[in-house]
Order: sequence, then C-alpha cells, then structure tokens
Amino acid sequence: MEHILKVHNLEIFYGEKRAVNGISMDIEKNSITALIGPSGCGKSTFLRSVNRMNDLIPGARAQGEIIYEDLNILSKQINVVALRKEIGMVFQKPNPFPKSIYENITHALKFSGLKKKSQLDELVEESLQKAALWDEVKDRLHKSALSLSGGQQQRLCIARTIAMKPTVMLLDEPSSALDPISNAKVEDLIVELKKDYSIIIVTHNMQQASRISDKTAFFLSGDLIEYDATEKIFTNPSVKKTEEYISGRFG
Ligand SMILES: Nc1ncnc2c1ncn2[C@@H]1O[C@H](COP(=O)(O)OP(=O)(O)OP(=O)(O)O)[C@@H](O)[C@H]1O
Repeated sequence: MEHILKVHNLEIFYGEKRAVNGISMDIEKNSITALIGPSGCGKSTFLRSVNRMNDLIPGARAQGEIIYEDLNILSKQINVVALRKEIGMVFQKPNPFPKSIYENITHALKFSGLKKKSQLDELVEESLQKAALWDEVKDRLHKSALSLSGGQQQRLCIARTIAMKPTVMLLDEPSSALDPISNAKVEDLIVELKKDYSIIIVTHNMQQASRISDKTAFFLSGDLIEYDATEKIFTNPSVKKTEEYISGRFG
C-alpha cells in the first residue's frame, strides 16, 4: 500500500498548551482514513495542520513532520497557497460563497489564472458530476448557491474543492449538519471519491466511520491511542480505551 502522507512525531501547540502530543501515522493513498475520539481530543487540530490552516490561528504552532511528496508540509519553505490546492478542505458547515453555483466553482480557478470560458464550463460540469450534483443543478447554474439545500450546498463545497484537482481531501465532519438523506448522499459520494483522492475525515459518528473508512485512528487527549484497519478497530481493538470508547462507555 502506497502512503500519500507520513506523519512523524507531530506536536501542535496553542500558545503553551499542547493539543497534539507527538503522533506518528502513515496515511494510505486512495483510501479513507477516519479520525475519531471525544470532543477536544485534537482531531480537527491535526486535520487542519495537514494543509496549514492552523497558520491562521494566532499562537498556533506545529513541530515534527508531515511528509508529502518528499517535503515536510510544516517547513517554512512550503508555498501554502499551492499546498492548499493539492490538499483541499471541506468544513462541517456548508460555506458556499453568496454567489451563483457556477461562480462558486470558478472563483478560485479564475484567481489561479484560468480565464477561458470553455475551459471553465468544462471544469464546472466535471466537478459537479464528480460531486454527484450535476443533474440537480445543471439547469440553474447561474442561480445563487444559497438557494440550494444544506446537503446540496455541501456537495457544492466538495465540487469546489474537486475543481482545484487536489490529491488529498480533508473533511471535517462534512455531513454532521445534514439531514439523514443528504448525509447518505454525502457518504456515498465520499466512498466514490476515494478512487481519485486520498481522504481524511473527522467524524463523531461511529457508524459513519465504520461504514465508509478503510482505516480508523482513535485520538484521546492529544494522543493517538490506536490506528488500524477500520474493521479491526470496531470489532477487535487492541487497546482497552478504544474498546471503551467505541462501545459508548465514555465520550
Ligand atoms: N483556536 C484555538 N485556540 C486555543 N485552543 C484551541 C483552539 N482550537 C482548539 N483548541 C484546543 O485544542 C484541543 C483540541 O481541540 P480540537 O478542536 O482539535 O479537538 P477535536 O477533537 O476536533 O474536538 P471536536 O470533536 O469537539 O471538534 C482542545 O483542548 C481545544 O480546546
């Protein structure tokens, strides 16, 4: 199995407080890795470090290594704008721009220099197809994205990330704000997307982690307690704390 990211001794601090305590894990290519654990255990902090979103938080700093294509993502030499194109992120709450569906997808493409209408049209269709949204919106591309349902908005945000042609997609509880039908659609979509992308997903929903992920990492108080095949974590974990957590005894 090929690894897309290699995390080695990653520590993340907010000021003096250490939120991630020297974790190491390799992330497999074209697979879905779920991060689970109780609130405040460091899942989102870790996820945000992978595309340097923590840089935006005053006082946040990380040390250790996240190796991607032979470079340490945490190094000062990394071009963060280019990195975020390759390692895209989708947040818990759908956050489309207050613009048309079409412009939501073309905005960043235009910013990165793509101007030709035919190319933009093609990329809009391709990314909406991949996000399983095309059929629902193809007749109203120039209507406001805010007129879409929550579930459609989230698939639009996924389409917007896909349009940048990333290699890794970071999903921070992408379906927790959605109704069950939209949740199921987003889950199906994520499974479909792993053919083309490597996906890391933070989820509080353990059924979701067990349904869609290949590997699961269990975090507790900033430590990586156990990381293994999802089936193993949910049926026969090696660490007692993991078993207590997945059986609902705390968290
Ligand atoms: N911007 C911030 N400034 C200071 N401390 C923070 C910040 N964000 C998170 N923390 C702290 O870092 C720790 C880890 O938080 P994090 O949000 O990564 O946990 P989480 O596992 O993703 O939680 P949840 O499941 O509730 O989203 C917590 O103690 C939290 O209070």
